[in-house]
Amino acid sequence: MGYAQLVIGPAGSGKSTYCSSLYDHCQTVGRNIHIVNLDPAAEHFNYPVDMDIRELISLEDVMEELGMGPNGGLIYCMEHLEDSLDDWLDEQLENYLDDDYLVFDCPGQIELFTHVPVLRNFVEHLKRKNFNVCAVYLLDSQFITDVTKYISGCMASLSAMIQLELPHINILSKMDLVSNKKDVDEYLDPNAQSLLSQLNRQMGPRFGKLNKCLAELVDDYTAW
Ligand SMILES: Nc1nc2c(ncn2[C@@H]2O[C@H](COP(=O)(O)OP(=O)(O)OP(=O)(O)O)[C@@H](O)[C@H]2O)c(=O)[nH]1
Repeated sequence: MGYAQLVIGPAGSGKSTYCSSLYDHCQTVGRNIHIVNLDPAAEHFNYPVDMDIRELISLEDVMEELGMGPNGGLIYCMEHLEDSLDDWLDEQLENYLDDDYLVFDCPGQIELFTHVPVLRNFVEHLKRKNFNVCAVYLLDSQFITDVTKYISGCMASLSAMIQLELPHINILSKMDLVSNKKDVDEYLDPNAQSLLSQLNRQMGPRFGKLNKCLAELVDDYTAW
């Protein structure tokens, strides 16, 4: 059996930095991992790239040849990857041994892991190839010092978890930039009542019922 992490999260949340730090850490402790670039628009890497979607298709070529914009072009590239699972991906996977560990650095377009089925089908394919896959979801800690951003971050992460149906871990990135760690503390293990009163302070009374449902959902979900 092979092992894989799918590193996902919003644009700029720190996915590539996480992959690079994980690679350095594994080098230090003498473990071998292989990092795969799944972002057809990526340009620079701080880690050695073992497998690269840009060998299959690049966003630049799609935009130039098909006249597409960056977002439509990215979806096109990912759908092309989906169509190439049985040939391109399988060919690439043949280079790896049974107990190899692959880390997939994914693009940051949120729709890829919330409602477009591409990554889900990608994961299903890996599973059929006998890979044990988990999802690592990065969220910029700078965005959770406010209750509404926190709820929105949790909802996006929850949506990815439901879409991918994988063992799922949430990681708060860029903690070094949070000057007052206490601002984040209360969100690490929040309770519904406290979230609800913060939400109600910021929003009009007509959102009361919705706020209650969201606060209870996030209380149930949180595993930061
Ligand atoms: N201070 C600090 N900066 C970080 C950290 N992680 C990432 N960054 C910075 O945040 C920016 C975005 O990081 P990336 O790792 O490229 O984020 P990404 O999620 O891969 O970005 P996309 O692939 O464009 O979605 C870069 O300028 C990083 O140097 C962190 O832990 N601390």
